[in-house]
Amino acid sequence: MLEIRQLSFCYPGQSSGWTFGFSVAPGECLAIQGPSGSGKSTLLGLIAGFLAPDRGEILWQGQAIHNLSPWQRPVTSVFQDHNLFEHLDVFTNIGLGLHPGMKLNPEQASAINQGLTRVGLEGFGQRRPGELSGGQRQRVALLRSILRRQLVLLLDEPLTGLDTQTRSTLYRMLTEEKARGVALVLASHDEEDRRVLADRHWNL
Ligand SMILES: Nc1ncnc2c1ncn2[C@@H]1O[C@H](COP(=O)(O)OP(=O)(O)OP(=O)(O)O)[C@@H](O)[C@H]1O
Repeated sequence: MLEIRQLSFCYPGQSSGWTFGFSVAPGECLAIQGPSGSGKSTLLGLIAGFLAPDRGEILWQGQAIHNLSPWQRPVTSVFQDHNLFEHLDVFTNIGLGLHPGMKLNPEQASAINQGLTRVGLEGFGQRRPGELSGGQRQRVALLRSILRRQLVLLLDEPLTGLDTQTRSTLYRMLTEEKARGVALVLASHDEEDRRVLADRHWNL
């Protein structure tokens, strides 16, 4: 269970902030709802560890994780900027998510190639992110997060702008992650994303 307990945060210099509190079970998808600017990305940044809370706790299976570095948390995320290394090719961008020294075993290498095929990017492994469209970059970032096989997956507007067929494939892949016991936290303005993926909603 992912538990967010009385988690408070205020950006430096701002007069007001947020206090968040909810839980997400393994295999469940919680959709975070709220208008633009209400703090959805901020909340995901706190869970990922890119922002430090002023107070409160984040627990996974009863263990506090809010004091851990982002890479020590059982969490992976897809943010709107996709966060790809521009100087590295697609295969390496994904591979580094699986092993920081790119020491991939044959199963991992073949999972990357099969994943690329599945999301419609067969043959794109040697391309750099700068040679991809926005939707292709998005698919690389999503695939990297899915293949990391973490226990908590944070998704910030993950499928915005993708075509219907690609969205269906990614809905299937994300549903498989839920079946594997991954806890998903989804911030999306897209009603279809929430209808297909979310089990519960939490309003900001
Ligand atoms: N680094 C920052 N410093 C100060 N204020 C910030 C910073 N980043 C975001 N904010 C402010 O915090 C508020 C919440 O932003 P956030 O990006 O979390 O909202 P959101 O709900 O994800 O919005 P959207 O749906 O448009 O993506 C906004 O008012 C934003 O201007």
